[in-house]
Amino acid sequence: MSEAIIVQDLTKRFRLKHVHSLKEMAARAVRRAQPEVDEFTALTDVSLTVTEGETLALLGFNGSGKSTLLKCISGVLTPDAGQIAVRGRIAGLIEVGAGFHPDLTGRENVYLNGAILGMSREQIEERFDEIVAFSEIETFIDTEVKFYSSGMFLRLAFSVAVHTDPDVFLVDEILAVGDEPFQHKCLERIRRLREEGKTLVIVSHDLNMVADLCERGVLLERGHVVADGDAHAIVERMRA
Ligand SMILES: Nc1ncnc2c1ncn2[C@@H]1O[C@H](COP(=O)(O)OP(=O)(O)OP(=O)(O)O)[C@@H](O)[C@H]1O
Repeated sequence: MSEAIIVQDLTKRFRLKHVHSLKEMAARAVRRAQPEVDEFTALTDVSLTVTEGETLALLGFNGSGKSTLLKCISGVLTPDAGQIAVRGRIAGLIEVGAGFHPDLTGRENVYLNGAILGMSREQIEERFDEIVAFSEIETFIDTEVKFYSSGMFLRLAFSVAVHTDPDVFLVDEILAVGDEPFQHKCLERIRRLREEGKTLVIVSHDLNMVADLCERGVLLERGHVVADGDAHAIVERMRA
């Protein structure tokens, strides 16, 4: 089996700004003080190889760096150090609907988002009905998405992403947002992608769900990989 994702010595830092009152700002200006900016290291020397067809759960408590790692893999964030290589077509449900334009209709956004995710116009046309049917928002497909509920938005975004026929599918906590019937439908779709041999990386706090869905788990603690192995074992460790 060849590698689908290689992450090598990845470090990601964020600049934390500090907001001051007007009085403090004036005093700082008089003192010609430099603006106060702290750096926060969200990921430190993270290395990880995911083989083709593997299902991986990124686990860890709040703020451990899971989403940051997923965003680096998807290319939404640029690392400060280290390397990332991804083989194949990647589809991410990370900042869901980030590629959606609020003033465009659902239909227009399917075309826009499909194109952003690498589909040709013909491919989108061919799959359009299926995308809309999966999302179950047929009645509102010609309504501007700014009038969609958050669940409707999510349904359409998920539907476009899974119909792009990805090789690597990155999912961040999306399943917590939709209603139960839609969650079941998404899980079914994700299981199908797994059976088709796609590579999946999933971030979720639903430990039962990820242990059921993923074979492997990687545990992050304060931006460090502290465990890597069988998903059930990692989940047990988190619960201990
Ligand atoms: N754009 C940003 N600017 C500053 N700090 C950030 C930024 N994005 C993330 N962080 C910080 O990086 C750390 C890791 O965040 P991240 O969202 O990756 O954690 P997570 O493991 O996904 O958490 P959760 O389970 O709460 O979703 C957090 O302390 C967060 O505050």
